[in-house]
Amino acid sequence: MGQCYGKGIELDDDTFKREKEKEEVSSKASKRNSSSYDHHHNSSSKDYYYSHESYNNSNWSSHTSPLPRYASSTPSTPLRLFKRPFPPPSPARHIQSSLVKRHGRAAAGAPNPNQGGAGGVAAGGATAGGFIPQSSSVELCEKPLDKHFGYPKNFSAKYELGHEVGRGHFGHTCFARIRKGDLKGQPIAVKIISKAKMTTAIAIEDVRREVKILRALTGHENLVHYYDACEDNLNVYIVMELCEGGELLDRILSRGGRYSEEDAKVVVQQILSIVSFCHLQGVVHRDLKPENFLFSTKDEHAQLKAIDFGLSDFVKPDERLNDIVGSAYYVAPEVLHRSYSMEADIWSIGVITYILLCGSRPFWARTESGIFRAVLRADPSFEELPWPSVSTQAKDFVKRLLNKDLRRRMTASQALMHPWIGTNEKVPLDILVYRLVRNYLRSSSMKRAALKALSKTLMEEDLVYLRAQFLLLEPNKNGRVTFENFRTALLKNATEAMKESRVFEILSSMDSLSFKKMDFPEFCAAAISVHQLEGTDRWEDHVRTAYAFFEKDGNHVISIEELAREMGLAPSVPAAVFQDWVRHSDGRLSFVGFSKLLHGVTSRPSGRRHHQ
Ligand SMILES: Nc1ncnc2c1ncn2[C@@H]1O[C@H](COP(=O)(O)OP(=O)(O)OP(=O)(O)O)[C@@H](O)[C@H]1O
Ligand SMILES: [Ca+2]
Repeated sequence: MGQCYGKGIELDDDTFKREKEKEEVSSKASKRNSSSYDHHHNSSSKDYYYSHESYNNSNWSSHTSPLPRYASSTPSTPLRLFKRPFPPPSPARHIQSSLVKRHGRAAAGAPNPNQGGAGGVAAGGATAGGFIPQSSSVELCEKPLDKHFGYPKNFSAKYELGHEVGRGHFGHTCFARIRKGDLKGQPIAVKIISKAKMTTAIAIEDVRREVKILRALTGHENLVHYYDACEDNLNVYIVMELCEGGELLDRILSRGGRYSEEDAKVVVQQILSIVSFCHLQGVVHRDLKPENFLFSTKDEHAQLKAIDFGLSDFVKPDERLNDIVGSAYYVAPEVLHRSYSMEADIWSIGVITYILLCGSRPFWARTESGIFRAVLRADPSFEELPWPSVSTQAKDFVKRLLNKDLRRRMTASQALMHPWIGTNEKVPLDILVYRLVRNYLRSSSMKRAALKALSKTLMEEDLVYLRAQFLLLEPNKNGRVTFENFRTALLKNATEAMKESRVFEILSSMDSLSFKKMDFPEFCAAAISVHQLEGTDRWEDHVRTAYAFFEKDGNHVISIEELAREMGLAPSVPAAVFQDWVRHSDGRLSFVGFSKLLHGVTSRPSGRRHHQ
């Protein structure tokens, strides 16, 4: 868990290190000590306890509730200048003692046959006595674990190990040199993960996945370069580029707790660049924090590199993850509600940016449950010093990342185009565009007409992003794109990771585009994000103007059955529900109905990993 100390703190190095170590323990314990048998289908023990604590202590939401129950007034987190160096308590209680506490010794010791498979805790299944960690049966039965990774075993022959350069809870990283070949003598870093600490199947799977993701994504300039993975009886060795410039956290501290806006921009742009790349590949990092970004050299302007993909995962199109992992200060609200995807990383970038700009954490409390409460219902303060002297654009940027509604949050590609960052570099392809275009192609002609009307109201600042995305699809000389353009653009960016995250599946429901061509105005209608637009204060104007366009081109008499279908409601829904949605005078869609049509009336999904 990231501990940042802002301006006003005078901590000697030792105090800082001690506090940081404590936090690392709390964060890591939540990671490889977890004991779920199947990471993808079950909740791990750490996730379970982490979340269980948060809900029980905060006492205002339940596991089964998919949506946050926001308090009527949204209190603001007081700005904290990290004067209090102690970290929140660890989320990782030992599973056995917790089980004993909740279910008695016999229950804790006995494997529960009903807990196996995909239908356990993660299915949102509260048992009468509370939640039983899915993994309990797995950890408690003594099944031998297969700790063979299939990596080469000649680590010592290839590399000469040197001093330690960093330490995490389950591994440490050492300086090393390549012994042979063209690169003989080249300094490298080796992350050494002890097999003794891999006490569960999920812990082993975590390491396997960390290597797989690093290997697949390597090549991006803001990602630590992966070279090799080896193993012996004792350890797994991840061989990678040596980053000599230290952690971003240390640089923040050495600058007195915060960055100037100009310098912060340079850092945030690099973070967004690697994260947008990961997201396009279908990889979610899940542990973005200043400790997990290193500078390649000690130089002031050195490149920033993302490290530590130990909590990362592949996410299939439309899949929601449910395990609660990460670091308390950086965790997104929807993670605490166990239904999240890439947007959770964006929230963490919002927290990092907030810290960079003001030197304080946006969500602060002395206890972990207090932090979670703040994340779920407090609005970060932008009133206290130094915020009054921070530019409006910077504040707008942070607010658009720290939006509690994940659908209103910017994507990494969008954030790179936000005027505060104003990147001149090539904009990355945004997977959100694919999702929205696919949804558009699946929707009814009435919904499409509504989206077309709305897209006519877009302003230049919205169009800049859409134009950039359209250009990435390389339209033909008549300015149109087909299915093939979408496919080729994805292929151009494909890495091995896309196989695992099945990114190409998103194309399968776009095949109606094989027979038609889409011009830029239609692309805008398809790729417009209603929810994001709704998050702006100009939404009312947009929707009113759009309704006027819709009246001219798309409004027609609609039956209740048709309306129910349009809104995705069951035919059994009482007609009274639709009363205001249809204009009594002529049976056409009313303004209210039009807004509902744009917005959709279906609620967000809940519970475990599942498809939307
Ligand atoms: N490529 C590298 N070059 C230099 N130092 C590194 C490198 N990779 C990791 N380190 C150092 O080792 C520390 C631990 O690495 P990493 O975060 O990957 O391990 P971890 O066990 O997963 O840690 P954590 O408990 O923080 O999640 C880093 O914070 C950093 O200081
Ligand atoms: Ca780390």
